[in-house]
Amino acid sequence: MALLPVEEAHARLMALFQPVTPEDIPLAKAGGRVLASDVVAARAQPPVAISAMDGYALRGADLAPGTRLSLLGSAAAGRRFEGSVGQGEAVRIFTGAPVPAGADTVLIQEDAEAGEGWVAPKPGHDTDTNIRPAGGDFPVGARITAPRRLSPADLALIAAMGADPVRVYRRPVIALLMTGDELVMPGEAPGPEQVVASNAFGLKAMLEAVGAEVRILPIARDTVESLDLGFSLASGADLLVTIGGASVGDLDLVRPAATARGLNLEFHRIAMRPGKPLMAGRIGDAAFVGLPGNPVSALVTGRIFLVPAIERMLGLAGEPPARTPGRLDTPVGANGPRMHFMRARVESGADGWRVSVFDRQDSSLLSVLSESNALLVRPSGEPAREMNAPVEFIWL
Ligand SMILES: Nc1nc2c(c(=O)[nH]1)N[C@H]1C(S)=C(S)[C@@H](COP(=O)(O)OP(=O)(O)OC[C@H]3O[C@@H](n4cnc5c(N)ncnc54)[C@H](O)[C@@H]3O)O[C@H]1N2
Ligand code: MOO
Repeated sequence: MALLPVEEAHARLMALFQPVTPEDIPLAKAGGRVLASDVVAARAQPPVAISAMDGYALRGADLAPGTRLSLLGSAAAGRRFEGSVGQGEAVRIFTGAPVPAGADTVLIQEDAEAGEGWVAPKPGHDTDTNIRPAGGDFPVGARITAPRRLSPADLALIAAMGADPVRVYRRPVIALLMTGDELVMPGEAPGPEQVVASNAFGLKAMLEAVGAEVRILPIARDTVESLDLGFSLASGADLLVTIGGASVGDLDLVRPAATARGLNLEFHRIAMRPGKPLMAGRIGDAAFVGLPGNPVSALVTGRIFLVPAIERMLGLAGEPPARTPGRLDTPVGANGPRMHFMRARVESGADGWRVSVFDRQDSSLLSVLSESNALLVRPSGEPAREMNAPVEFIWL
């Protein structure tokens, strides 16, 4: 059977996901979360016109050379001057203070000479008004639109709008089920032929970084019964991800075990290297993705498919990872029929990003992946490319 192209697999995978329910959380805990409802400003900022500088509030028309203005009092942030400023009058004012009625200009104090009860402009004073108008940052009713991943600046803006708590998408819950008779957990004493399970730890960090809550389940053994137990431990998760057992060997039992639990399979096996045995579908209320067991295959398919899937559960677009243009620093041979995501190191050069591809691309080599900061994208069937050829890569 022809392998499914990566772009089509992405589109079909995204259709398996929809946004999770929202929840209200304290603003102080909302950094990095995805806003689920628009925030509307209940007040303007600043609420009234305020001074941008320390100096003297007065009428700009009074700033003729040689004038001396009489000082009426002072205004500070949070403590307005109650009177109004008339012709020939001024009020001492500090940054953030409401501008007193009648004044239209703040003369900065570096440009003023002052004595007991008076102030005068120095020659060559600056002519800015130094006043921030009411609503100059945002008016009442200004809107921060959802969905949007909340940056530090967004949080400060929402706080300034007076909104707390905020409505965000809850964290999608992902259950990671590693499978294989050979696996032991890190920290356990492995037998001579056993392998320390690694994949879920990289995936957990990757998926948490984009906003998921990730549970690593106990390792499932290569029997349908053990896998079935693992599947039952995943109940309540929005997405169950298995790792390993996805290929065609006699002990690759993930698909039969998932089928026995009512898997509605969307696809299995895609034109991607690494990652050919990828499968996806739904089991009951949860989405299901079966990743290949080879460590690099699991992490690369996680980056290409699971990160956008989580974004989609968080109400975002879930686009395929962005591709950045660069130039090859190492020639590469012709590509085969599968889209190849080659492990690479990207550095900046005089003419943009330079992409060095690692010699060893076997999908078991975590040591190479750990030295990589990018994946060079090779379309299926692409001919050999020379040094300096324009290419596209994905940041890791
Ligand atoms: N005859 C064929 N054989 C294979 C094909 C094929 O098309 N025809 N595809 C190959 C490709 S491509 C991949 S990728 C692998 C993936 O197979 P599985 O998903 O069934 O993975 P496993 O066989 O369970 O494991 C592969 C490899 O990875 C190690 N592994 C598994 N889980 C973990 C883990 N959690 N942590 C660390 N290492 C893990 C496992 O010990 C194996 O060495 O199939 C090819 N075969
Ligand atoms: O395509 Mo497999 O994912 O090479 O290792």
